[in-house]
Amino acid sequence: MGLSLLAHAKINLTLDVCSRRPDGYHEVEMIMQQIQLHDRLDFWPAEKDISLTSSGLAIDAGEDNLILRAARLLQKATGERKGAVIHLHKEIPVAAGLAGGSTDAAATLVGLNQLWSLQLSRKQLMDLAVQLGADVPFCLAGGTMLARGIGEILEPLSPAPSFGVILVKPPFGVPTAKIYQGLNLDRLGPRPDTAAMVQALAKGHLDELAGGLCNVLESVTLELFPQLQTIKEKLVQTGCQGALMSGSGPTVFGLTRDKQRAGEIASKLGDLEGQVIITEMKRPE
Ligand SMILES: C[C@@](CO)(OP(=O)(O)O)[C@H](O)COP(=O)(O)OP(=O)(O)OC[C@H]1O[C@@H](n2ccc(N)nc2=O)[C@H](O)[C@@H]1O
Ligand SMILES: Nc1ncnc2c1ncn2[C@@H]1O[C@H](COP(=O)(O)OP(=O)(O)O)[C@@H](O)[C@H]1O
Repeated sequence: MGLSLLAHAKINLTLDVCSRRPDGYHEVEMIMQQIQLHDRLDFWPAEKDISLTSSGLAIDAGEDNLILRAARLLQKATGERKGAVIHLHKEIPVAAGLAGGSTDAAATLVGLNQLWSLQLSRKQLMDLAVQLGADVPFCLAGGTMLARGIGEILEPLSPAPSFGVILVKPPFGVPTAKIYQGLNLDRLGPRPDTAAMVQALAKGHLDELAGGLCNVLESVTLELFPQLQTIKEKLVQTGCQGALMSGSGPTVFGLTRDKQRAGEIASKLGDLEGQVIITEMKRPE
């Protein structure tokens, strides 16, 4: 018997960078929110080999794919010798700031833990997750979280109401490492008021949440790609309560009271360079 899992994308409602670590990573403080947009992963048992195929958006399904890296890591950590046939249906734009690869890696850890009856605990899966990438622990945990450390220290926050989200993904990707490297820690520009945003979430106030959106990585990515500023402005002019770049970019999102309103606004956006996706914040199951 096989199994199917949905792997959800994320947006960053705030992103603050506190310091640069000797290993090149950065200490961050960010509010992360899962959204409904998702990939789907199907798993079937196999004798020994692990194979990956894909459909939907184009993706390199070679050994560097985070799904195969997650599978190999799980094998190495447990000594498991069984194989698996894995199929990825890709809907989340790639290299977009939406954690598409990270969420696939997290779903692979969960899926193979089940398929291979490994019975690894949440904590054991979390320890493997951070070895695959800074965003993978959040993708494993899901929901609405305050993330610290390099992103692996997670604190659950009040779940956001199912506000509408319009994503605009320009027709290029952004390498996360390059954006962090470009950051001047002495001149970060506006910093998020994380505590105020935690309060806004607790109250479920869209206006307060939209007013507090802030991502210090915008200072790097928007400088490289000024068209992102134009997209942000267009989203607000057409009726979004607020707009921000997600993660290291280049996707920009706008917030609305619900998904229906997001659809109405999206139809007024007119000519925008990029793919427009209408979705909403994911509510807890
Ligand atoms: C910026 C964020 C915000 O959620 O998301 P994305 O834009 O990638 O979606 C994350 O911090 C990205 O997490 P993730 O994409 O998993 O990072 P990794 O693969 O572990 O790291 C890629 C590179 O980014 C840099 N990096 C990443 C995380 C971090 N806290 N500090 C860093 O300096 C490092 O140079 C690292 O080599
Ligand atoms: N399963 C996967 N889905 C998407 N990207 C992947 C995957 N595996 C590896 N990658 C690679 O990971 C990098 C980051 O992609 P992604 O996770 O989509 O973006 P981001 O880190 O900006 O959220 C890309 O260079 C992509 O080629």
